[in-house]
Amino acid sequence: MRRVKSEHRPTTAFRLIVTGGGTGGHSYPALTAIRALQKRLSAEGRSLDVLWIGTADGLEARVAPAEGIAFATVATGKIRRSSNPLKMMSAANVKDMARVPLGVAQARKLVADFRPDVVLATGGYVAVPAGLAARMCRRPLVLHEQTVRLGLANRKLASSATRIAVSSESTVPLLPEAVRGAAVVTGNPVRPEVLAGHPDKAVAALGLHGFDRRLPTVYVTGGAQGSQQINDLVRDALPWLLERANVIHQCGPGNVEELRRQAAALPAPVAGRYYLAGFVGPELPDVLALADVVVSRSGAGTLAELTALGKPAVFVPLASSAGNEQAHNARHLEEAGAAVALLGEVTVGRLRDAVGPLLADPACREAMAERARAQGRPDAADRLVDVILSAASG
Ligand SMILES: CC(=O)N[C@H]1[C@@H](OP(=O)(O)OP(=O)(O)OC[C@H]2O[C@@H](n3ccc(=O)[nH]c3=O)[C@H](O)[C@@H]2O)O[C@H](CO)[C@@H](O)[C@@H]1O
Repeated sequence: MRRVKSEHRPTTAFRLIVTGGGTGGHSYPALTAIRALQKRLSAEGRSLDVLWIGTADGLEARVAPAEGIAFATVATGKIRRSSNPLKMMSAANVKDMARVPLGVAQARKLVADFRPDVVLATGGYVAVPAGLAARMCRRPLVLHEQTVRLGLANRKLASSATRIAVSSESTVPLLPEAVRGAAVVTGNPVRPEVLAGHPDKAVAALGLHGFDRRLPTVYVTGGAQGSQQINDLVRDALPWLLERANVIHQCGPGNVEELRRQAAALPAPVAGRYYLAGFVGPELPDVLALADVVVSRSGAGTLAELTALGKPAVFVPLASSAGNEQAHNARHLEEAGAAVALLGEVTVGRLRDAVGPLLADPACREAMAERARAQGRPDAADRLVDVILSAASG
């Protein structure tokens, strides 16, 4: 994807500002929407001119330039929420709040100069200044919400939005009545390559030659940063797990050294069945293709991917996620028979009880996979493109 320089810009170019990021959950739907919009426009003989407004330290700062997407940063204020008003007024919060007007002024200049047909905001702190700038410059603003309840940024922007694309029908009644008419259910876009992985490629790329392919493979993932809770559970369950399965464990970039030291104590015959990664990059689709069972946090992005693929999953939700959103996501899938949700205190025993039947019985895995697939929305990116184009045409 290339940003066309303004002096050579064809008159038919669609101009999009994307804003959002911080985590994969906000960045990847934005990226997927950009690619799907580009594909749609190109089929109509039009081109796309994109600018992504993000933060310098978010995932988007790597994702956008890697795709050749023009990228700009603005000052953001990360407000640390607390029920204690004194903590809300902490020095860090006060300093960050002071950055918000600066970010809005910077975003306003970017929006005014770029003159987008639409601004698409996918959540995260950075979406607030850019979304407010869209309103000030009277540009159509499309929000995309990945989770059932609106995130903080989208709540701030909802009253300024032309359309609010949501990932689930159950979000609509939760929206403030005044903005409900702007809601459209699209689903949460999944990167197409995630759906096109190949198990043998994972084996070749990661050198999984010690894996026993007669056994099922478990992919453990704690999200981009990894999860201490899941890492501890897996460390304790590992001898049991490796008797029954191969394990790919994505543990977070900061945790690799410690876990590698612990894994050094595994007995030789099973040690080859364990693969540790800080972050799974381009191999992710192939790792997912190889996985027979996934043990994971229940962030909205991961859920969208696992359901689009139809993967049996055991979820260990992040308890402190906004409004207990991850627990809600996991419970919703469990009710559909599409996953197991480990809510409350999770012990190694509970993890084994949840994973054991799936490892022991391929038919049990297949039944859960089928029900998971029924919850997936592989056409979410196309639906979001429809919303963007309709917002642009007024
Ligand atoms: C801690 C936090 O605030 N979490 C929120 C964040 O999730 P967060 O971004 O942490 O997690 P998600 O599950 O939404 O997305 C993670 C994305 O990163 C990818 N990935 C992950 C690990 C890895 O090694 N390689 C890789 O590519 C996953 O495949 C997925 O596409 O945004 C989500 C969507 O708004 C919310 O539902 C989560 O509650």
